[in-house]
Amino acid sequence: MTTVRTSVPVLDLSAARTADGRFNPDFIDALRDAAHHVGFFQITGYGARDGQAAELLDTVARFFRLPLEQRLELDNRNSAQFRGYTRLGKEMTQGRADSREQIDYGPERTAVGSAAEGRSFMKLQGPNQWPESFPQLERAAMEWSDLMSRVGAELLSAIGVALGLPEDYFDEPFAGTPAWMGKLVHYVGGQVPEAGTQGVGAHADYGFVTMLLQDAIGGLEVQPYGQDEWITVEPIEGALVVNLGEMLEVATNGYLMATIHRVTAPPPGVDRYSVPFFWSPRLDAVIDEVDLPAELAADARGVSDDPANPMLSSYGANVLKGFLRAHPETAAKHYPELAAG
Ligand SMILES: O=C(O)CCC(=O)C(=O)O
Ligand SMILES: [Fe+2]
Repeated sequence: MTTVRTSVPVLDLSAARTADGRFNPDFIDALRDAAHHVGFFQITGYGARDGQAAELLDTVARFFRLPLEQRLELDNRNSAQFRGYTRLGKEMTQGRADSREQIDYGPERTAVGSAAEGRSFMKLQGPNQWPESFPQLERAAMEWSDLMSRVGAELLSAIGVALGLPEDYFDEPFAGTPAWMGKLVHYVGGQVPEAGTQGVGAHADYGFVTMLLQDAIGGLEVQPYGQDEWITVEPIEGALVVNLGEMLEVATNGYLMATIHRVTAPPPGVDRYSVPFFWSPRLDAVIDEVDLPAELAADARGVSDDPANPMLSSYGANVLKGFLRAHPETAAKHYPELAAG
């Protein structure tokens, strides 16, 4: 018998370790409960500098008020890495337009010229597109990604311990060139008729751990595994919403699930800003199944077998599959061999 969960737990990351540097068992138990039963939690105490979260959201809002021609200088259709600006209503989820515009960004690296057969995902490595006339955006976003990379690594260490594994168990797939992804997102109400009330459609995230900063508007809802009821993720100023991605579902055979979530668009005339960060391993990482302790393995629920969304243990293949579906125009231009169908 499972109990219906009606709220998303809040954890204080500054209490994750005791004075001797080890993880606090109470924190680990609370984390395991939230991660297994809800797949979502919020964290406070994650080490942001005073005012950092509010400044980032403000900088993002200012960027989206620049004239469209300036935003379009960063058009993601010019990027084989799907980096840069996506116009309002041009991203698709569940085959439907989302009511949002956004910037996608990642680690600043040199593009690989060509990729070996079956490894097209290596082309996701490359440069970002940032507005030269508004340098605050790059500065704030990259400072945020430094912080989020540290928080992501700490959360994944704690998740490892909660699974009965050594603290450094998940380090290897991230070593060298972790392919984290950041987004700067602006939701609008009433401007994308074909989206209806879809801010972003129901989906799971591709990587290991997602950390999301949201403003005070709200609209994010999650559906824990096995329950019909959706839960609202109440905005808490400065807190991060954390959820687990498909790589953890694959690694734990569904003891942890990539929990489904969606955003309802704000009402007409209302803007919502959010900054999701996906802590993700190297593009060439292949995630093996973990040897779970027997009492956890007994509660593993298997990996979702949605034929429309096969979950791949190769991180690069999994994330490329998602980008191709979400950005059909960019896909057709840069990955014509994969985009059909
Ligand atoms: O903006 C949000 O609240 C959630 C965004 C999200 O789920 C995503 O971009 O993957
Ligand atoms: Fe998401």
